[in-house]
Amino acid sequence: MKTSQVKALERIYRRRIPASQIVTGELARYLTEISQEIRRQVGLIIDRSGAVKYVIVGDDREIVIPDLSDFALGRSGLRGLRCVHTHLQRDPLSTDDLTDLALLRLDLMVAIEVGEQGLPGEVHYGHILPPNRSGKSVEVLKASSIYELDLDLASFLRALERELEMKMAETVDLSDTREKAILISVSQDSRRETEDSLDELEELARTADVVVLDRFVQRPRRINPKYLMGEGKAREVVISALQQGATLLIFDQDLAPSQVRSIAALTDLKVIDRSQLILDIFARRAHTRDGKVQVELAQLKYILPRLSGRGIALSRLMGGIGGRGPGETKLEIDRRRIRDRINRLERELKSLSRGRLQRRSRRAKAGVPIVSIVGYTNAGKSTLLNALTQSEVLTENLLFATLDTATRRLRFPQEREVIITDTVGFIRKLPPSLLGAFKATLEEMEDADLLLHVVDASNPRFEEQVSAVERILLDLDLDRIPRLLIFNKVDLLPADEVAALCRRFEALPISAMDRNSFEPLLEVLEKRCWPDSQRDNGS
Ligand SMILES: Nc1nc2c(ncn2[C@@H]2O[C@H](COP(=O)(O)OP(=O)(O)OP(=O)(O)O)[C@@H](O)[C@H]2O)c(=O)[nH]1
Ligand SMILES: [Mg+2]
Repeated sequence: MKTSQVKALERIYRRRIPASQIVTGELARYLTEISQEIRRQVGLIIDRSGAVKYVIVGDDREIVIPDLSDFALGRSGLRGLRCVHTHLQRDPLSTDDLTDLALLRLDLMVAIEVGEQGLPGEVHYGHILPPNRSGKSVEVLKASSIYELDLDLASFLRALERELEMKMAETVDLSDTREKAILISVSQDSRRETEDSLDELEELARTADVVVLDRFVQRPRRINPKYLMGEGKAREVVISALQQGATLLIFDQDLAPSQVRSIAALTDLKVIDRSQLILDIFARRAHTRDGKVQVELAQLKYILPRLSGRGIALSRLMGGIGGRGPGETKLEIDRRRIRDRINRLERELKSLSRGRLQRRSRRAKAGVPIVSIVGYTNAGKSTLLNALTQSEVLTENLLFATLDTATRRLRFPQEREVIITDTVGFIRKLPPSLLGAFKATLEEMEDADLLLHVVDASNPRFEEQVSAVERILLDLDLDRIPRLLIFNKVDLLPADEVAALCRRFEALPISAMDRNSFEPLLEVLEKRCWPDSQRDNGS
């Protein structure tokens, strides 16, 4: 381009378009003339006040819109920016134009044809549609020339925003500031497994205080390594998510760092995966110093490999849900500082772990048997500990109510006692980094003389949960410790079913809510802990 042409383009930044017009006839002509001269598309990004934010020069077929994530979406989900650009041929809006419109949530996408002698010709313009039954995301219109374009932009946008907000209000509460998520699963597992896992992801989201708007399942024959799903599908999902007013995409599968980056490049929606969601829940729920250190460590280790170069805004990675990143870490943190912090936390963890070791060895010396309660999250482990030992460990109908080990004494007659510890719940696809991070907490289990594997027998998927727990015990090398299978929540099942289940799995039935159901369990506990002595039935 000649200097004079560059200058001519730069001068456009000084212009201001009246709020009622998409673009003035005069400016349109200015654009088409330059376009004609340089044989390239020219585009403008214009805000609601009529100020020109970007002047973009493309090639003869397309323009590339710069990153607009600094311009936040409004309440209606529009970005408050329109794109007006030239088309050298007599072409309607291209697929890319329409995808940009929908993905970037522009007010309008406008293409002005460069007509004869560089005069403005036909105008094609598209706008976003509210969610509708046809599934269409955009509407495209046309005028024979910019002078024929009879549209008061300000009132058109007001009406469009009103309609978008009204439609959105049917499904989401716009005053609700919680994150709104779309769940996505791309998997080659069976349909049933995929759905089960998504149900659990939905529970996790609920635990993290996230509203779930919708879910997408794709079961491709081949996994696309770049976006996990196919590129077209990825666009489609993002567009629909935006249309529904989502703020967050949660993948049920773990995303490789490069996948997070590719998907995040499509949209400024936050993108997280199952592990990150679990980490986030852990971060909110850890209360002890030990727990906090372990979670922050896991979060930092998760983030580190995802921090390659620029590209993806750190805030979006660190943010987790609702902007709660690990500890004090903020935007300006770089990789080196993260590494330093990891080292510091690891040292702290070691010293915390030494303290634990001392406590443990003291206990071991005292010769008191140790029983650890393990099991899937929400099985009722803490409720059982509380009921057995009359204590008040937090219980909740949420996943991962317990993160920190709680240790209590259970007294038996004849001045005998056992130490019972409650532990963090297990879950399938537990992120390996977390398992590692919780090793310190899980160490407690290594000393156990007996593991009480508590199962929520009322859960339709209890069998899978049992095997998930057993697999994790195996991974932790804890399968050598004797185990007792306890079927909990039997108050929710018919008695004959309970009897049959317990026979089949050689399990003991209890209801942690009902102390009267503990007799058989206590009897077995006593026998296992003191095999040599007779149970004292009196006093
Ligand atoms: N109906 C019924 N509900 C129970 C029983 N035991 C526990 N619950 C409920 O199950 C939910 C989970 O109980 P928790 O004791 O928090 O479960 P947990 O295994 O410690 O869970 P995490 O710490 O999250 O891994 C709570 O809402 C309890 O009230 C039972 O025997 N019967
Ligand atoms: Mg618990």
